[in-house]
Amino acid sequence: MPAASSEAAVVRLNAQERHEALASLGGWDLVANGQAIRKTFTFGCFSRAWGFMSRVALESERMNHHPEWSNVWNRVDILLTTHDVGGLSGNDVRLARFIDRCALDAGG
Ligand SMILES: C[C@H](O)[C@H](O)[C@H]1CNC2=NC(N)=NC(=O)C2=N1
Repeated sequence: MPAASSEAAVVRLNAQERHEALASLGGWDLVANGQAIRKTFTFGCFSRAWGFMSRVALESERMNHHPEWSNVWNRVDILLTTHDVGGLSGNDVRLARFIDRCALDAGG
């Protein structure tokens, strides 16, 4: 009897699911022909931006789902997509929600 996989299959969201996901998130833009979402965060200083990125990085490792991001001083630009399915998945939505909570905590 094969061991039950604890990893739920990652599936690509369809157009309706993408629309509903975007509506449930705040301030994220659908980009790359609907295959990614992106948002820019601005903080009071570099150290707040770095602290935010550290929290997100740890959660990304825990989820095994990683952002494409860049940081310039107090600004962090984040793009989320699921490379394994070539589009958006529930992992992107879950990570976006976590990111928004961290930004709120950090005053971003
Ligand atoms: C091998 C490793 O589990 C996979 O490459 C994971 C890592 N992190 C990931 N991050 C993102 N954004 N998309 C993925 O498909 C993905 N896959």
